[in-house]
Amino acid sequence: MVYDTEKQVAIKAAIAAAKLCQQVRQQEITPEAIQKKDRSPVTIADFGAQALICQALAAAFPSDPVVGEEDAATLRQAEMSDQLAKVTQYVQAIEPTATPETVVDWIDHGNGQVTSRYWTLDPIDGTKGFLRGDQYAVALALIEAGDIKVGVLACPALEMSGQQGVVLVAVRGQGTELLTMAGQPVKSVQVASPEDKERLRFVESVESGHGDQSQQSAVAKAVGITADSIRMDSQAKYAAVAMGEAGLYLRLPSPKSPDYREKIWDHAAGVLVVEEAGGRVSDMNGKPLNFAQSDRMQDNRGVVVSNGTIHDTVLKALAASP
Ligand SMILES: Nc1ncnc2c1ncn2[C@@H]1O[C@H](COP(=O)(O)OS(=O)(=O)O)[C@@H](OP(=O)(O)O)[C@H]1O
Ligand SMILES: [Mg+2]
Ligand SMILES: [Mg+2]
Ligand SMILES: [Mg+2]
Repeated sequence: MVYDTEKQVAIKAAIAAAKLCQQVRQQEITPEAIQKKDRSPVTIADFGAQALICQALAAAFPSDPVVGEEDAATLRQAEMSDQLAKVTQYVQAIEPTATPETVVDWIDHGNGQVTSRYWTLDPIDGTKGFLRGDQYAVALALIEAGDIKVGVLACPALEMSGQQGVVLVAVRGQGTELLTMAGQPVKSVQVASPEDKERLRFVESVESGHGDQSQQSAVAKAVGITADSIRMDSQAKYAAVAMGEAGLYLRLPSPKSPDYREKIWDHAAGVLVVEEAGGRVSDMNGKPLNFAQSDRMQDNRGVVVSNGTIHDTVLKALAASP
């Protein structure tokens, strides 16, 4: 099958990173939140997960750039040596060759640029959820000529379809598969059908500043979804739509940050996993999300993720909403 090597390497790396995250959550009483320049949090688990995945990608596909969320500039500072030692210790438990020097170099392998073929990585999507003890995801995708070809979404804290921890894998044209946290295939997954009224619920962010919750609930009502939203951190929301547990995920521009542009690593893996499960993803104007340009989706506004059948109705309701 095409992209089989990429798929296998991506699954193995994402699962290793997800295990590291679980170990940090078990062993640290409260994982320390380090503040980034934009005042958002990052933890030793984000750094460790990015190190492991970048190391695996660099070994298997040395000429592929990786566009990752994190970089090691802060960790390289002398006053961060305790944190770097901790990151190294967690990485070593999975990759015994790790040293503080290789760990920062592996993390910075994720400083690549968007080009004709690249990987994009969110080592922990939903860091706030991770810190709160809620949902988070490890998200990895391969993009060629702007088209997502492989996507892996590991959600260690998600309980769905009888699974404790959900790993979804999609290859363009080959469907979406559910795996256990040990990497064992369980079944292929599909979005909810329009008759399945009970599952046509909608999901949105926990953080109110990441969307427009009043417009989101108005649009959901306008398309006949009467139940309250399910609020969930991270791309676990894409997993809920792909597995048919929700019919709609709305992420409309927040009035608090109207100039915010969505980042490619917050969406790439989730988009393919939903599309290959039969769903649809676009921005709020119906435009496809642009993964060909840069790490920010400059020309897209908002994100609409659905089971497909309700997509046009949602876009119409959005166009009509003030
Ligand atoms: N203003 C604004 N608007 C939209 N999105 C933003 C904004 N600020 C941050 N972010 C990104 O949100 C990512 C977290 O995703 P979610 O919103 O789905 O989860 S959460 O409920 O807020 O935790 C989060 O990803 P991580 O940093 O990987 O956690 C950010 O990239
Ligand atoms: Mg993210
Ligand atoms: Mg992140
Ligand atoms: Mg972040």
